[in-house]
Amino acid sequence: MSSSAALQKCKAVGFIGGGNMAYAIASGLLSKGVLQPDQITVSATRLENLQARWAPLGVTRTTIDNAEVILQSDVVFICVKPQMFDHVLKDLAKLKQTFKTDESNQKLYVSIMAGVTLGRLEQGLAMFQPCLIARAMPNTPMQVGVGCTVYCRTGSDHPVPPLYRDMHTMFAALGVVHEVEESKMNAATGLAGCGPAYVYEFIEALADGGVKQGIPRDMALQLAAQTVMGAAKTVLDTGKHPAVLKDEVCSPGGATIHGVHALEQGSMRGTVMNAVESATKRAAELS
Ligand SMILES: NC(=O)C1=CN([C@@H]2O[C@H](COP(=O)(O)OP(=O)(O)OC[C@H]3O[C@@H](n4cnc5c(N)ncnc54)[C@H](O)[C@@H]3O)[C@@H](O)[C@H]2O)C=CC1
Ligand SMILES: O=C(O)[C@@H]1CCC=N1
Repeated sequence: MSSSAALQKCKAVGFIGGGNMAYAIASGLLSKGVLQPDQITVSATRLENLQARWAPLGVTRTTIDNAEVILQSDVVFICVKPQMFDHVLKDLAKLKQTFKTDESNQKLYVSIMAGVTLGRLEQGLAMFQPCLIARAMPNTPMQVGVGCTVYCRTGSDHPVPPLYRDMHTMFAALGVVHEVEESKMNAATGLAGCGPAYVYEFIEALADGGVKQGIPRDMALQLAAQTVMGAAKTVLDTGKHPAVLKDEVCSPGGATIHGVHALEQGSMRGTVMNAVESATKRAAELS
């Protein structure tokens, strides 16, 4: 049975802003079989770029008209930069006179814009009420099915409306997903939303270190990426604390502890914590 059967109410999904993160979500959902290409409508500012990127996925409903995305979709992911949200709303204002909805056919709007609060979303999307609104923070590894998403939503209806459950199903198909209080969203952004960039930097640096010691570039990159993936999988699969696993690698007087000492001298852990803190603060500013 295709996993798309698990979607209860959502027949069509739209992406306003068909850039990197929209592509990561859509390509992940398509490769998992949760969605089919003809269920997707996507918009951006330049049609040619949009078509060039999305046609290879089989997605042909591409447009520069954001209103079309709304009209075609049950679930609308808002995937523009936070600074572009006002432009999108101005664009959608033309729907004000004609858009009609009621409790029975309301849509779900899922913003993935860093920092933009549920309050701001409710205010901006007032013309589409009654509607469901969620604020989510996914990350790009969703494109390979190993992502993280945290989200919060408006209302606390029981049972949970089917479109929220469909959203949860979509995110869960692409990795781990947690519903959280809105107060945790910026921190989750600083950790998991931005985190892949920190890890890519680490992988690049690990590979550079190997190249400096004479390992060919391709092999160094493969060894670095596989080492990070293997270490991450070991943490997740064994449930052991990373410090315990680190101790298992460090032979007394051996090579690893010399490397660990060099990392400590470079304040590696403090630097990573500072990165999460800086990104969290910046996410809050973006609201
Ligand atoms: N890139 C990432 O790792 C993550 C990004 N996000 C959030 O996702 C959102 C998008 O980020 P990216 O995909 O990285 O950016 P991006 O720059 O790759 O994509 C943005 C897209 O929006 C389109 N766009 C700009 N103005 C528009 C308008 N008025 N109407 C319709 N489309 C418009 C652009 O043409 C572009 O395709 C941001 O709000 C960001 O905070 C969230 C989680 C992770
Ligand atoms: O850099 C940003 O603002 C976005 C949010 C999380 C990842 N990219």
